[in-house]
Amino acid sequence: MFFLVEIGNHLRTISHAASGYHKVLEENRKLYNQIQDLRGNIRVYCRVRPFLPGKVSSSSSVAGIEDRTITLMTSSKQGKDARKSFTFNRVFGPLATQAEVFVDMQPLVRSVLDGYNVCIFAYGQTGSGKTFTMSGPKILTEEGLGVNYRALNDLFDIQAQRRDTFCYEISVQMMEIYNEQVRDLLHSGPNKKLEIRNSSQNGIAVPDANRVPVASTSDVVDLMNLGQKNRAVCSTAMNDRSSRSHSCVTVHVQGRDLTSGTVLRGCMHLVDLAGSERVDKSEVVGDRLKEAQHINKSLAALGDVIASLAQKNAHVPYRNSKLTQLLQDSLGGQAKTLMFVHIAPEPDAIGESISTLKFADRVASVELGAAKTNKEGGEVKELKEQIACLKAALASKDGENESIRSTHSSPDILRDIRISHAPPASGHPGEEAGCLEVRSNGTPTRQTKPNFELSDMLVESDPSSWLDGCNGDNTRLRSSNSLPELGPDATHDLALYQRSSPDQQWSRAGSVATEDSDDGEFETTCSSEQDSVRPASAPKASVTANGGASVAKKAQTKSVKSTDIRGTNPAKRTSPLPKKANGTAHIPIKNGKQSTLGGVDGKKTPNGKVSTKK
Ligand SMILES: Nc1ncnc2c1ncn2[C@@H]1O[C@H](COP(=O)(O)OP(=O)(O)OP(=O)(O)O)[C@@H](O)[C@H]1O
Repeated sequence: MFFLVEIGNHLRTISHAASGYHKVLEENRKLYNQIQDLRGNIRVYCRVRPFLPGKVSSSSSVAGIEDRTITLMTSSKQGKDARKSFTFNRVFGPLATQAEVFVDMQPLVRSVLDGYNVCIFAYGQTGSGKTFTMSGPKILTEEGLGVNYRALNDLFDIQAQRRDTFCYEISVQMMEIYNEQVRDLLHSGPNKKLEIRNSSQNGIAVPDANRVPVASTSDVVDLMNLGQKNRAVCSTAMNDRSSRSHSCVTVHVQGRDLTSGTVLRGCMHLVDLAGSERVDKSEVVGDRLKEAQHINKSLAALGDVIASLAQKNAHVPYRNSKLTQLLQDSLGGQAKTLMFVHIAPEPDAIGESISTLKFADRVASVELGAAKTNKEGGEVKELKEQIACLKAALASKDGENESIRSTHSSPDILRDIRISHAPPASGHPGEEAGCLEVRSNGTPTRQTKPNFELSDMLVESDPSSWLDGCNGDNTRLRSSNSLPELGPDATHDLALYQRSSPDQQWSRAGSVATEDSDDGEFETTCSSEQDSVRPASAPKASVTANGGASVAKKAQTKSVKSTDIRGTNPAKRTSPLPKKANGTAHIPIKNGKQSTLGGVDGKKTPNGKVSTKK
């Protein structure tokens, strides 16, 4: 009896020590992650897939997994050389559940609500479990839900918890890069080729991809289903549901602090990369071979970018592939970035697994610098909105006057208002709007001072209009709106415009970015997030050689034309999703052309593999 009590006490002590040990491990990992965050390292998580049903083998290439270390075993080598260990932020074994995997990255995901840009990307050879981690298994169950669903659900939960202090708007884009072309996965009807643009406000973005407001889990499930349906997938010898493209779910979050008015803008890329593969092993030919070559080439470009960043090179070759262009902000910017590397346990995958882990090791050494929030004080946000609205209205007015001038010869009735970006003489916020240059009788006279004070106009602004849109009303992304017509008294009309509905605050006028250009403030400030609804026909703002923004001739757009900017054509705005009772989850659809495929020669992949044309 005494003996049993002794054993019982002993076991209790051991279990206590074990739980203490796990606590210490947990603490250590948290501290390690904090240090990494401070240094801005890309976090690297590793996940080992279990053997597939029916293919269970007695030997695995994975010899051991500890909290942060994975050891691979090469059966063809002997002794010390046979074992290779790699250490990352976290290593998940084959038994790790989707929930366990997500919990670890939850704080990172949540930081998007605090205005950080976040990027999570899944990397690994084909069939190693990338899509499983990001989306889930083919037949989805609640336990099987991948990072994409869990991340969005988590954001909704926090959104609800913070309802009294923050007003959030969450919207989603889904794209894929297939054969070096960016395609919208949330389209209905023919797909079109999209451009990756660089805007000073949104960073790297694909403004023409449909952007759908989401408010609930069911919205997300509907969207993901649509996206998955549209994704390029095929069966290869290595995976019966192999992704032939890189897919990217981009979550845009905008939050307004209801007390201070501060606006936070975060963006999260959830990227499921196409699998790196040896073309001989995957037995692909024809179009499939071409796809594999594109995949390998873009992964090689990713490897080159990582190598440049790791070596802190002055030039980083982001432009070598669409993938690296899309991820530019996350890899080289101020984002929080996490790479999920996937390992297949089959002994014949050891070569790819070692290359994958070596690549991951290099990624882990990249220091991006501490992430920064995209925060805008309430006043700054309002001023920016006012400035952009004024510019838009002036552009519209300018267009009207141009047409009047062309039909009337009397100089007395001409009053041409132009915007110029003279450097501000003082820190007065009104000067941020640029000086107003008034030309009477067609003679240009430059004014060094604005001819009306911005603060006068701000009086008319109605901040509640922004909040209106936060009360669960996501209609502005889908409803059709036009800028008000400007009457003879432009100032009066501007005031009216400022008091207009929230929908109008989302409208965007007088701007179109040229490809690869930095959109600058002029393009992005009038409304919060209108890029997604801007058609190519929107009027252009050009920046003059001296840095002053002038309204290009093409922008002789009457305010009526601004309606186009919102895409009023009902055919272009049909929602592929069933209309919800609460009015959420509608897609402003735009039609486009079917993208075409193009071939390129193979290239070395980051795994060191070479794809060649057969
Ligand atoms: N952790 C896991 N637990 C159970 N099954 C898994 C796990 N990871 C992957 N699988 C299964 O392995 C198979 C291949 O996974 P998946 O399609 O996610 O690979 P992939 O890396 O995305 O491949 P590809 O690059 O070809 O698209 C699928 O049947 C998937 O359900």
